[in-house]
Amino acid sequence: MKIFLIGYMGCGKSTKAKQLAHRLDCPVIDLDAEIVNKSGKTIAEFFEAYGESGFRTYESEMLKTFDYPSTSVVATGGGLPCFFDNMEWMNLNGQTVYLQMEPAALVSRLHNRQKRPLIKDLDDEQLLEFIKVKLKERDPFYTKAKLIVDAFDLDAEKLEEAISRNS
Ligand SMILES: Nc1ncnc2c1ncn2[C@@H]1O[C@H](COP(=O)(O)OP(=O)(O)O)[C@@H](O)[C@H]1O
Ligand SMILES: O=C(O)C1=C[C@@H](OP(=O)(O)O)[C@@H](O)[C@H](O)C1
Ligand SMILES: [Mg+2]
Repeated sequence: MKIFLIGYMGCGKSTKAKQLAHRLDCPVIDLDAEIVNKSGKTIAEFFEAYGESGFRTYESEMLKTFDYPSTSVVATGGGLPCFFDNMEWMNLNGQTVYLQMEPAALVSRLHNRQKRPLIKDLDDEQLLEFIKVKLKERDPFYTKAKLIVDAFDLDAEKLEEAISRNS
């Protein structure tokens, strides 16, 4: 089974994917890291060179063409479910889990913004407003996930239990 972790920047997809894969003794794939590997550019450099629309095209292709091991945990980028038919594709091809978190909690997680081009120039107050607006747009996509978990204070053991109850 492939487990796709989705949710807003800072909710802990990359961190939790590693911990969950460790618990399940299976490989972890972070699609942002795969984009960096394949393109030879950081996410910030990719946005700079090709813009957000170039990134979204590349990201969707990476999602759909990656040669996933039969059991794996996949960390997606925060925007991935909200473009093309990516959300439907993940629902057809695996278990989707939305790591849900309030905007204020997300701000407190997003200290290092330079790696995240969409928010790199925002201070805390601007970031809170930006996240509130963006989450409204993105929530209709995220909530198509088969499983929604509260990501605040979530440990990998609780996440594993929630997924096994839901599978
Ligand atoms: N359970 C947690 N408690 C506190 N901070 C966390 C937790 N999980 C992740 N973080 C921190 O929050 C930030 C964002 O985590 P990350 O896994 O990169 O999120 P995402 O991939 O969803 O953007 C990182 O600095 C990470 O160290
Ligand atoms: O939310 C987004 O649009 C993005 C989230 C990032 O991934 P994380 O959610 O892992 O930070 C990364 O894919 C890119 O900076 C765009
Ligand atoms: Mg990540």
